[in-house]
Amino acid sequence: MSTTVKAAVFGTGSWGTAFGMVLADAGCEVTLWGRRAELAEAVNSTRTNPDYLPGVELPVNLRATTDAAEAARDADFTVLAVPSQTLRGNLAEWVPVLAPNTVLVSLMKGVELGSAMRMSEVIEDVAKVGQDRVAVVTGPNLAREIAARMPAAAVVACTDEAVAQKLQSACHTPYFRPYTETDVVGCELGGAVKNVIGLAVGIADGMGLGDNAKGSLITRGLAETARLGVALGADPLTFAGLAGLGDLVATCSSPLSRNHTFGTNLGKGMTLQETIAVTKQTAEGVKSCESVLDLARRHNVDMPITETVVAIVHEGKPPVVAVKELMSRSAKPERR
Ligand SMILES: NC(=O)c1ccc[n+]([C@@H]2O[C@H](COP(=O)([O-])OP(=O)(O)OC[C@H]3O[C@@H](n4cnc5c(N)ncnc54)[C@H](O)[C@@H]3O)[C@@H](O)[C@H]2O)c1
Ligand SMILES: O=P(O)(O)OC[C@H](O)CO
Repeated sequence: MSTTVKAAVFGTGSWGTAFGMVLADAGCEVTLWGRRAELAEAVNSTRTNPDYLPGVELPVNLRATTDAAEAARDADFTVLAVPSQTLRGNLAEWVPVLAPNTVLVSLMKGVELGSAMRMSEVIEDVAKVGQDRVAVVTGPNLAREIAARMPAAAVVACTDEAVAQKLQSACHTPYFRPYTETDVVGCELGGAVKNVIGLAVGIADGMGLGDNAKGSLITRGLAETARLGVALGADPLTFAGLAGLGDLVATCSSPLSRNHTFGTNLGKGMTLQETIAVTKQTAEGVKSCESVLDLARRHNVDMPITETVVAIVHEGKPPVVAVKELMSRSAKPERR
């Protein structure tokens, strides 16, 4: 009987492809599902993903298909790597073909608009599975760096630690070091809110506000993330880890981050429409800033930076005015 771990990855964008490569490098047999036949064909014939990771050679034990049933067949892990706002619709189509005991793995860093649900909650809702069948991979993982096999650590989170350990060993390579975690709520919020703070830092960078502003936004951004997390039952220490501080620092300091770049363009004076037009990939914070704020309001949590990002991105507030307002909030102790 074969002991090779099988993984299906739904989504052939930058992170789906790069994480598929990680799984394949760790010894799994990987099938990527993508919507477009020409991209699946290119992956199989050239061993590259020319649209999302040009120049990166993909392992031979990774192949692509447009057939969801073929990708899902016998998969120990079914990895979901589509935009957060399309997950519900996409997964509903895939549920009938999922392998019976497969573990569903979320790579997404977002919160659903309307329901304010985290991605693992959407998965449980749509696939009708328990928490022990849903895992999350998160942390400072810029896809292009991982695809270049540059060293990175990550968190694999599941309420069932044994499941997290199985996934940990399925994706552990010399360049990708996953740690296990059982605080799924904290890990998911860390990933979703860092995109919003990444937008804020990008806006400040675009405006030329300097490194003190950046340090202040990162730290106060983490404080409001932890506040929301605690209100939702997360362990505050999770936000000091890879899923919190680690990812926030990578996102807020890298030109590879789509959220940071999106914010920088806005801060330089581009309009929202101009910024959207030059953004080729998913910048989750643009939509999730609204759902994160919605979640915060449902739990009476104050998130002034998130509120400011929503005002700039969706309500047309000029960044200069927003900065003045943020700086003139009433004085308070740091830890309250
Ligand atoms: N890129 C990264 O560095 C990175 C790292 C960690 C986590 N993430 C998270 O992973 C998730 C996916 O991001 P990505 O970077 O792969 O995005 P991407 O924009 O590179 O790719 C998105 C993929 O989803 C597909 N897609 C888009 N709309 C779809 C729809 N309606 N139905 C089905 N498929 C659709 C696209 O064709 C593409 O294959 C996001 O939540 C992101 O925050 C990304
Ligand atoms: O490019 P971004 O802004 O979506 O960030 C990518 C990853 O989430 C960084 O860990």
